[in-house]
Amino acid sequence: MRRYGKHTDEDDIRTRPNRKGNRPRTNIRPKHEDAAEGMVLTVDRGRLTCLVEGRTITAMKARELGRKAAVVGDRVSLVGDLSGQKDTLARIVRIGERSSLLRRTADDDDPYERVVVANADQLAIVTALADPEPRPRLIDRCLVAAFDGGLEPLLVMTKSDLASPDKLLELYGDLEIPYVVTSREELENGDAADRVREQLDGKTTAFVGHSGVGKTTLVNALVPEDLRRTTGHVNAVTGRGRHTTTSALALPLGDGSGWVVDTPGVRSFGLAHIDPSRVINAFPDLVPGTAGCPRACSHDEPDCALDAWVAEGHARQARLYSLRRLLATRERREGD
Ligand SMILES: Nc1nc2c(ncn2[C@@H]2O[C@H](COP(=O)(O)OP(=O)(O)OP(=O)(O)O)[C@@H](O)[C@H]2O)c(=O)[nH]1
Ligand SMILES: [Zn+2]
Repeated sequence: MRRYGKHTDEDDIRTRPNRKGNRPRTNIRPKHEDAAEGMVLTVDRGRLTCLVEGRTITAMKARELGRKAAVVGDRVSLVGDLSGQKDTLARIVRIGERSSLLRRTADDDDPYERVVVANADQLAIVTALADPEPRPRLIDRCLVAAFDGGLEPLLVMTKSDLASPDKLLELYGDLEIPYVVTSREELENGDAADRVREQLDGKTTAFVGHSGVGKTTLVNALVPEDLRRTTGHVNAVTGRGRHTTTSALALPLGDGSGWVVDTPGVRSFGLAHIDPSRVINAFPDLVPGTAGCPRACSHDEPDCALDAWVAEGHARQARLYSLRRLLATRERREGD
Protein backbone atom coordinates (compact mmCIF):
# COMPACT_ATOMS: atom_id res chain seq x y z
CA MET A 1 0.00 0.00 0.00
CA ARG A 2 1.14 3.52 -0.69
CA ARG A 3 2.53 5.32 2.32
CA TYR A 4 1.14 8.73 2.86
CA GLY A 5 4.30 10.81 2.93
CA LYS A 6 4.14 14.45 3.57
CA HIS A 7 1.89 15.51 6.36
CA THR A 8 1.74 12.62 8.72
CA ASP A 9 4.97 12.77 10.58
CA GLU A 10 5.38 16.48 11.06
CA ASP A 11 4.51 16.18 14.68
CA ASP A 12 6.78 13.25 15.25
CA ILE A 13 10.00 14.47 13.78
CA ARG A 14 10.15 17.74 15.65
CA THR A 15 12.97 17.23 18.12
CA ARG A 16 14.27 19.48 20.83
CA PRO A 17 17.83 20.67 20.35
CA ASN A 18 20.01 19.41 23.15
CA ARG A 19 21.55 22.79 23.90
CA LYS A 20 23.29 21.94 27.11
CA GLY A 21 24.95 18.97 25.49
CA ASN A 22 23.74 16.66 28.21
CA ARG A 23 24.57 13.08 27.67
CA PRO A 24 21.50 11.23 26.47
CA ARG A 25 19.81 9.18 29.13
CA THR A 26 20.77 5.59 28.79
CA ASN A 27 17.86 3.55 30.06
CA ILE A 28 15.03 5.23 28.16
CA ARG A 29 11.97 3.04 28.42
CA PRO A 30 9.30 3.49 25.82
CA LYS A 31 6.59 5.56 27.39
CA HIS A 32 3.28 3.79 27.97
CA GLU A 33 4.66 0.43 27.00
CA ASP A 34 1.58 -1.20 28.49
CA ALA A 35 -0.80 0.80 26.27
CA ALA A 36 -3.54 -1.03 24.36
CA GLU A 37 -4.02 -0.62 20.62
CA GLY A 38 -7.32 0.62 19.23
CA MET A 39 -9.03 2.26 16.27
CA VAL A 40 -11.01 5.50 16.30
CA LEU A 41 -14.61 4.87 15.19
CA THR A 42 -16.03 8.35 15.59
CA VAL A 43 -15.30 11.72 17.17
CA ASP A 44 -17.80 13.90 18.96
CA ARG A 45 -16.68 17.19 20.51
CA GLY A 46 -13.33 15.95 21.73
CA ARG A 47 -14.65 12.56 22.84
CA LEU A 48 -13.40 9.70 20.72
CA THR A 49 -15.15 6.35 20.47
CA CYS A 50 -12.50 3.68 19.99
CA LEU A 51 -12.60 -0.03 19.34
CA VAL A 52 -10.19 -1.80 21.70
CA GLU A 53 -10.02 -5.58 21.85
CA GLY A 54 -13.61 -5.88 20.69
CA ARG A 55 -14.94 -3.31 23.18
CA THR A 56 -16.01 0.22 22.32
CA ILE A 57 -14.66 2.71 24.81
CA THR A 58 -14.70 6.46 25.16
CA ALA A 59 -11.40 8.30 25.21
CA MET A 60 -9.85 11.73 25.16
CA LYS A 61 -6.58 12.78 23.65
CA ALA A 62 -3.74 13.04 26.16
CA ARG A 63 -2.32 16.51 26.58
CA GLU A 64 1.12 15.25 25.62
CA LEU A 65 -0.06 14.81 22.03
CA GLY A 66 -0.25 18.57 21.67
CA ARG A 67 -2.23 19.84 18.70
CA LYS A 68 -2.12 16.66 16.71
CA ALA A 69 -5.70 15.46 16.30
CA ALA A 70 -6.84 11.86 16.20
CA VAL A 71 -9.45 11.28 13.50
CA VAL A 72 -11.76 8.49 12.45
CA GLY A 73 -9.74 5.52 11.23
CA ASP A 74 -6.66 6.38 13.25
CA ARG A 75 -4.82 3.55 14.95
CA VAL A 76 -4.15 4.74 18.48
CA SER A 77 -2.54 3.60 21.73
CA LEU A 78 -4.65 3.99 24.84
CA VAL A 79 -4.05 3.94 28.58
CA GLY A 80 -6.25 4.47 31.61
CA ASP A 81 -9.65 2.91 32.13
CA LEU A 82 -10.17 0.56 29.19
CA SER A 83 -13.19 -1.23 30.62
CA GLY A 84 -15.62 0.57 28.36
CA GLN A 85 -18.06 0.91 31.23
CA LYS A 86 -20.36 3.88 31.54
CA ASP A 87 -18.68 7.17 32.53
CA THR A 88 -15.18 5.79 32.14
CA LEU A 89 -12.63 7.61 30.06
CA ALA A 90 -9.41 6.32 28.52
CA ARG A 91 -6.53 8.44 27.26
CA ILE A 92 -5.04 8.32 23.76
CA VAL A 93 -1.29 8.61 24.14
CA ARG A 94 -0.11 7.80 20.65
CA ILE A 95 -1.42 8.12 17.09
CA GLY A 96 0.00 5.58 14.67
CA GLU A 97 1.54 6.35 11.32
CA ARG A 98 -1.16 6.83 8.68
CA SER A 99 -1.31 4.96 5.39
CA SER A 100 -3.66 7.55 3.87
CA LEU A 101 -5.40 10.74 4.82
CA LEU A 102 -8.56 12.17 3.31
CA ARG A 103 -8.68 15.91 3.84
CA ARG A 104 -10.80 18.77 2.69
CA THR A 105 -11.41 22.41 3.38
CA ALA A 106 -14.93 23.82 3.52
CA ASP A 107 -14.10 25.82 0.43
CA ASP A 108 -10.95 26.83 -1.37
CA ASP A 109 -10.51 30.14 0.44
CA ASP A 110 -10.82 28.50 3.80
CA PRO A 111 -7.38 27.73 5.19
CA TYR A 112 -8.82 25.58 7.97
CA GLU A 113 -8.31 22.01 6.97
CA ARG A 114 -10.63 19.26 8.09
CA VAL A 115 -9.20 15.82 8.18
CA VAL A 116 -12.05 13.53 7.34
CA VAL A 117 -10.65 10.00 7.60
CA ALA A 118 -7.29 8.34 8.21
CA ASN A 119 -6.10 4.95 6.91
CA ALA A 120 -8.88 4.38 4.38
CA ASP A 121 -7.80 2.32 1.37
CA GLN A 122 -10.57 3.51 -0.87
CA LEU A 123 -12.81 6.52 -1.42
CA ALA A 124 -16.32 5.69 -2.63
CA ILE A 125 -17.63 8.82 -4.31
CA VAL A 126 -21.40 8.48 -4.25
CA THR A 127 -23.39 10.42 -6.80
CA ALA A 128 -27.05 10.20 -7.73
CA LEU A 129 -27.85 9.99 -11.44
CA ALA A 130 -30.80 12.31 -10.73
CA ASP A 131 -32.42 13.98 -7.72
CA PRO A 132 -30.01 15.62 -7.00
CA GLU A 133 -28.41 16.04 -10.43
CA PRO A 134 -24.84 14.75 -10.75
CA ARG A 135 -22.21 17.41 -10.19
CA PRO A 136 -19.12 16.37 -12.16
CA ARG A 137 -16.95 19.09 -10.68
CA LEU A 138 -17.70 17.90 -7.18
CA ILE A 139 -16.85 14.35 -8.28
CA ASP A 140 -13.60 15.60 -9.83
CA ARG A 141 -12.73 17.38 -6.61
CA CYS A 142 -13.31 14.25 -4.58
CA LEU A 143 -11.08 12.37 -7.04
CA VAL A 144 -8.30 14.89 -6.56
CA ALA A 145 -8.62 14.58 -2.79
CA ALA A 146 -8.43 10.79 -3.11
CA PHE A 147 -5.34 10.89 -5.30
CA ASP A 148 -3.72 13.47 -3.05
CA GLY A 149 -4.45 11.52 0.11
CA GLY A 150 -3.41 8.10 -1.14
CA LEU A 151 -6.88 6.49 -1.52
CA GLU A 152 -8.08 4.46 -4.50
CA PRO A 153 -11.28 5.96 -5.92
CA LEU A 154 -14.51 4.08 -6.57
CA LEU A 155 -17.50 5.71 -8.26
CA VAL A 156 -20.92 4.71 -6.95
CA MET A 157 -23.82 5.95 -9.05
CA THR A 158 -27.19 5.64 -7.35
CA LYS A 159 -30.81 6.09 -8.51
CA SER A 160 -30.36 4.54 -11.96
CA ASP A 161 -34.13 3.99 -11.80
CA LEU A 162 -34.42 7.76 -12.34
CA ALA A 163 -31.79 8.38 -15.04
CA SER A 164 -29.21 6.58 -17.20
CA PRO A 165 -25.55 6.44 -16.17
CA ASP A 166 -24.32 6.71 -19.79
CA LYS A 167 -23.36 10.39 -19.75
CA LEU A 168 -21.38 10.11 -16.52
CA LEU A 169 -19.71 6.89 -17.59
CA GLU A 170 -18.56 8.63 -20.74
CA LEU A 171 -17.10 11.45 -18.70
CA TYR A 172 -15.16 9.12 -16.40
CA GLY A 173 -14.29 6.29 -18.79
CA ASP A 174 -10.84 7.64 -19.56
CA LEU A 175 -9.98 7.88 -15.89
CA GLU A 176 -10.35 4.11 -15.69
CA ILE A 177 -11.92 4.25 -12.25
CA PRO A 178 -13.92 1.26 -11.01
CA TYR A 179 -17.63 1.98 -10.69
CA VAL A 180 -20.92 0.49 -9.52
CA VAL A 181 -24.41 1.55 -10.62
CA THR A 182 -27.37 0.93 -8.29
CA SER A 183 -31.13 1.45 -8.40
CA ARG A 184 -34.02 1.53 -5.94
CA GLU A 185 -35.07 -1.99 -6.96
CA GLU A 186 -31.56 -3.37 -6.46
CA LEU A 187 -31.42 -1.73 -3.05
CA GLU A 188 -34.58 -3.56 -2.10
CA ASN A 189 -33.66 -6.99 -3.48
CA GLY A 190 -30.10 -6.86 -2.09
CA ASP A 191 -28.29 -6.78 -5.46
CA ALA A 192 -26.99 -3.26 -4.85
CA ALA A 193 -25.39 -4.21 -1.54
CA ASP A 194 -23.90 -7.37 -3.05
CA ARG A 195 -22.38 -5.55 -5.99
CA VAL A 196 -20.96 -2.72 -3.89
CA ARG A 197 -19.67 -5.18 -1.29
CA GLU A 198 -17.59 -6.92 -3.96
CA GLN A 199 -15.62 -3.70 -4.27
CA LEU A 200 -15.15 -3.30 -0.53
CA ASP A 201 -13.88 -6.70 0.46
CA GLY A 202 -10.93 -6.53 2.83
CA LYS A 203 -10.68 -2.75 2.54
CA THR A 204 -11.55 0.30 4.54
CA THR A 205 -13.71 2.49 2.32
CA ALA A 206 -14.75 6.04 3.08
CA PHE A 207 -18.06 7.11 1.53
CA VAL A 208 -18.49 10.73 0.51
CA GLY A 209 -21.20 12.45 -1.43
CA HIS A 210 -23.50 15.40 -1.69
CA SER A 211 -26.42 15.42 0.68
CA GLY A 212 -29.37 13.39 -0.62
CA VAL A 213 -27.53 11.09 -3.04
CA GLY A 214 -28.49 7.99 -1.06
CA LYS A 215 -25.23 7.46 0.78
CA THR A 216 -26.71 6.54 4.13
CA THR A 217 -29.32 4.30 2.49
CA LEU A 218 -26.49 2.43 0.81
CA VAL A 219 -24.23 2.24 3.85
CA ASN A 220 -27.14 0.88 5.85
CA ALA A 221 -27.68 -1.81 3.24
CA LEU A 222 -24.03 -2.81 3.65
CA VAL A 223 -23.53 -3.07 7.39
CA PRO A 224 -25.21 -5.42 9.89
CA GLU A 225 -28.52 -4.05 11.14
CA ASP A 226 -27.52 -3.55 14.77
CA LEU A 227 -24.55 -1.38 13.80
CA ARG A 228 -26.18 0.97 11.32
CA ARG A 229 -26.04 4.71 11.53
CA THR A 230 -29.46 5.39 12.92
CA THR A 231 -31.43 8.54 12.59
CA GLY A 232 -33.97 7.93 15.31
CA HIS A 233 -32.50 5.37 17.68
CA VAL A 234 -29.36 5.15 19.69
CA ASN A 235 -26.50 3.60 17.76
CA ALA A 236 -25.25 0.34 19.25
CA VAL A 237 -21.61 1.23 18.70
CA THR A 238 -21.48 4.85 19.67
CA GLY A 239 -24.39 5.13 22.05
CA ARG A 240 -25.33 8.31 20.28
CA GLY A 241 -28.77 9.32 19.20
CA ARG A 242 -30.13 11.57 16.49
CA HIS A 243 -28.49 14.77 15.20
CA THR A 244 -25.16 13.03 15.12
CA THR A 245 -24.24 13.19 11.46
CA THR A 246 -21.57 15.84 11.98
CA SER A 247 -18.71 13.38 12.22
CA ALA A 248 -17.55 10.46 10.16
CA LEU A 249 -18.44 7.05 11.58
CA ALA A 250 -16.58 3.79 10.94
CA LEU A 251 -18.78 0.69 10.71
CA PRO A 252 -17.67 -2.93 10.24
CA LEU A 253 -18.90 -4.82 7.19
CA GLY A 254 -19.31 -8.03 9.17
CA ASP A 255 -17.17 -11.18 9.10
CA GLY A 256 -14.10 -8.97 9.37
CA SER A 257 -14.40 -8.31 5.64
CA GLY A 258 -13.66 -4.61 5.85
CA TRP A 259 -14.90 -1.27 7.11
CA VAL A 260 -17.08 1.45 5.71
CA VAL A 261 -16.75 5.00 6.92
CA ASP A 262 -19.89 7.06 6.48
CA THR A 263 -19.22 10.79 6.30
CA PRO A 264 -21.66 13.68 6.55
CA GLY A 265 -23.07 14.93 3.23
CA VAL A 266 -20.98 17.70 1.73
CA ARG A 267 -21.99 20.72 -0.31
CA SER A 268 -18.49 21.45 -1.50
CA PHE A 269 -15.11 19.82 -1.30
CA GLY A 270 -12.47 22.52 -0.86
CA LEU A 271 -9.00 21.76 -2.12
CA ALA A 272 -6.94 24.60 -0.65
CA HIS A 273 -4.50 22.14 0.88
CA ILE A 274 -3.80 20.05 -2.23
CA ASP A 275 -0.32 19.66 -3.62
CA PRO A 276 -0.81 19.52 -7.44
CA SER A 277 2.39 17.54 -7.90
CA ARG A 278 0.71 14.59 -6.20
CA VAL A 279 -2.24 14.53 -8.59
CA ILE A 280 0.01 13.41 -11.45
CA ASN A 281 0.81 10.23 -9.48
CA ALA A 282 -2.73 9.08 -10.16
CA PHE A 283 -1.73 8.91 -13.84
CA PRO A 284 1.18 6.47 -13.85
CA ASP A 285 0.98 6.21 -17.64
CA LEU A 286 1.80 9.94 -17.90
CA VAL A 287 4.48 10.16 -15.20
CA PRO A 288 7.45 9.14 -17.44
CA GLY A 289 6.49 11.94 -19.83
CA THR A 290 7.06 14.58 -17.17
CA ALA A 291 10.82 13.97 -17.28
CA GLY A 292 11.13 16.71 -19.89
CA CYS A 293 8.97 19.23 -18.03
CA PRO A 294 10.34 22.51 -16.69
CA ARG A 295 10.94 22.61 -12.94
CA ALA A 296 7.77 22.86 -10.89
CA CYS A 297 5.69 22.37 -14.02
CA SER A 298 1.97 22.56 -13.31
CA HIS A 299 1.43 20.20 -16.28
CA ASP A 300 -1.15 22.68 -17.49
CA GLU A 301 1.13 25.27 -19.11
CA PRO A 302 2.64 25.86 -22.60
CA ASP A 303 6.10 24.42 -21.77
CA CYS A 304 4.72 21.19 -20.32
CA ALA A 305 6.44 18.22 -21.97
CA LEU A 306 3.33 16.06 -21.78
CA ASP A 307 1.80 17.45 -25.00
CA ALA A 308 4.76 16.28 -27.07
CA TRP A 309 4.99 12.97 -25.18
CA VAL A 310 1.37 12.21 -25.88
CA ALA A 311 1.66 13.38 -29.52
CA GLU A 312 4.47 10.84 -29.92
CA GLY A 313 1.99 8.15 -28.96
CA HIS A 314 3.34 7.16 -25.51
CA ALA A 315 -0.03 7.70 -23.82
CA ARG A 316 -3.56 8.55 -24.84
CA GLN A 317 -4.62 12.13 -25.41
CA ALA A 318 -7.79 11.51 -23.41
CA ARG A 319 -5.73 10.72 -20.33
CA LEU A 320 -3.87 14.01 -20.55
CA TYR A 321 -7.16 15.78 -21.00
CA SER A 322 -8.48 14.05 -17.86
CA LEU A 323 -5.40 15.02 -15.85
CA ARG A 324 -5.80 18.66 -16.87
CA ARG A 325 -9.49 18.62 -16.11
CA LEU A 326 -8.71 17.46 -12.57
CA LEU A 327 -5.90 19.98 -12.14
CA ALA A 328 -8.32 22.70 -13.24
CA THR A 329 -10.86 21.75 -10.59
CA ARG A 330 -8.42 23.11 -8.05
CA GLU A 331 -9.46 26.55 -9.20
CA ARG A 332 -12.71 27.54 -7.69
CA ARG A 333 -15.64 28.35 -9.90
CA GLU A 334 -19.17 29.52 -9.50
CA GLY A 335 -21.30 26.74 -8.03
CA ASP A 336 -18.52 24.71 -6.42
N1 LIG B 1 -35.24 6.54 -6.58
C1 LIG B 1 -34.26 6.24 -5.76
N2 LIG B 1 -34.20 6.85 -4.55
C2 LIG B 1 -33.18 6.52 -3.71
C3 LIG B 1 -32.21 5.57 -4.06
N3 LIG B 1 -31.33 5.47 -3.03
C4 LIG B 1 -31.74 6.33 -2.08
N4 LIG B 1 -32.88 6.97 -2.47
C5 LIG B 1 -33.64 8.00 -1.73
O1 LIG B 1 -32.91 9.21 -1.71
C6 LIG B 1 -33.18 9.94 -0.51
C7 LIG B 1 -31.89 10.37 0.17
O2 LIG B 1 -31.24 9.21 0.68
P1 LIG B 1 -30.21 9.25 1.91
O3 LIG B 1 -29.63 7.90 2.05
O4 LIG B 1 -30.84 9.87 3.09
O5 LIG B 1 -29.14 10.28 1.33
P2 LIG B 1 -27.75 10.75 1.94
O6 LIG B 1 -26.84 10.83 0.78
O7 LIG B 1 -27.34 9.90 3.08
O8 LIG B 1 -28.09 12.21 2.42
P3 LIG B 1 -27.59 12.96 3.76
O9 LIG B 1 -28.06 12.15 4.92
O10 LIG B 1 -28.25 14.30 3.65
O11 LIG B 1 -26.10 13.02 3.65
C8 LIG B 1 -34.05 9.03 0.34
O12 LIG B 1 -35.38 9.44 0.20
C9 LIG B 1 -33.84 7.65 -0.27
O13 LIG B 1 -34.94 6.80 -0.11
C10 LIG B 1 -32.30 4.92 -5.36
O14 LIG B 1 -31.47 4.08 -5.77
N5 LIG B 1 -33.34 5.31 -6.15
ZN1 LIG C 1 4.44 19.27 -17.25
